[in-house]
Amino acid sequence: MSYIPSPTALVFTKTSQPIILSLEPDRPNFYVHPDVYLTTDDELKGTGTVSKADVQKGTLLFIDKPYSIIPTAAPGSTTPYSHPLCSRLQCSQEVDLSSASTKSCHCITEVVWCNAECQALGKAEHDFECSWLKTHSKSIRQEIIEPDFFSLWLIVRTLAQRDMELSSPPTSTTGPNGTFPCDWNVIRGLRSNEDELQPLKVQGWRSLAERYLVGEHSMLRHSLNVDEMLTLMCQVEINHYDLWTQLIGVYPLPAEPVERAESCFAYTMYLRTPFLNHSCDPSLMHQPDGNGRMVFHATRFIPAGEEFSIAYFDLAEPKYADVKERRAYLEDEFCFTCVCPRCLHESGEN
Ligand SMILES: C[S@@+](CC[C@H](N)C(=O)[O-])C[C@H]1O[C@@H](n2cnc3c(N)ncnc32)[C@H](O)[C@@H]1O
Repeated sequence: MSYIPSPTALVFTKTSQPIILSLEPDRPNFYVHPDVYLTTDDELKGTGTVSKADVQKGTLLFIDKPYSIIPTAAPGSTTPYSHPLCSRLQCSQEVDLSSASTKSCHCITEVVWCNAECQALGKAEHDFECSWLKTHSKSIRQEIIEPDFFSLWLIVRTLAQRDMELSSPPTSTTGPNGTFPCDWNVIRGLRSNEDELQPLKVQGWRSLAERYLVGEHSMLRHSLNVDEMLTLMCQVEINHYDLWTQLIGVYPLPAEPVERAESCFAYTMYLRTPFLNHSCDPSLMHQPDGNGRMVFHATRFIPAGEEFSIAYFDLAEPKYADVKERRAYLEDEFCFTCVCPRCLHESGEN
């Protein structure tokens, strides 16, 4: 069945109200605009996405459902999306912890479901991780900082999907316009930037992989050895998305400052949108919906042949007006030197 996107009103509001992300049960899990294709033409940036035809401002280009997602919101905080997300991947909506229908598991407090139906439907996914969480989460959380625990848990949930895929292989691994594969092999083919990562960081990850992710004591069902696990850890580090409630990628920035969330509420791996490269003058803006799907629209007119690009971080922070700050951030967090047209222009390199 083909999906015809309805015209979307794009609103840039300054609001002091919490942003409630829209729940859209009828929205498809994957959508790629028919004019989008993958290209490997750029030597520095690798694979990217380009349009065959002119794209008007506001056009819906991609919708991507998470392959894996974990909630990262601090329990008890009062910001929007401060409750955990439903542990059934297909649902992934914020769970109202005060509701009588909420279900939880004893492994860790973040594992909850909206109701008994979601718990039953998400059982196989959770069974993969439950013993791991019960056995290791406490010691991991004592040993390393919280964001690193969430990164490890995202890897475990990614392996859970791989495990489900192996036991029941998908009938088709290509997407709506044939060019976007959508299975575990996509993750294996992602860039890991292993050579660019700080050696100390990689050494620390190797030790975590040995102690918590590989071997029988890890309690995880998979066939990866330590080197393969380390590569996966780098791939997840480089390619995962932090989910924020706000729209990311609006540029030029609106004159009025826009309310920003203080922290992200989930870490996610997608299968198609990791192929969107970064630009500090992005052509797309993105925002998750209330079920964890990431939705991308054209932020301006995009002529045929131009690469689609997104902002990997929130350009609205004033310090990122400075090209040195932006490049330093991308080098630290994503291990690459930005060669987008704006950085090349502002650093006098073109
Ligand atoms: C999320 S991946 C994007 C897909 C990637 N091009 C690939 O072939 O797998 C991010 C990686 O793409 C490259 N990249 C993306 N945007 C870039 C940019 N503006 N400048 C230089 N490299 C970029 C970097 O290697 C970065 O680590």
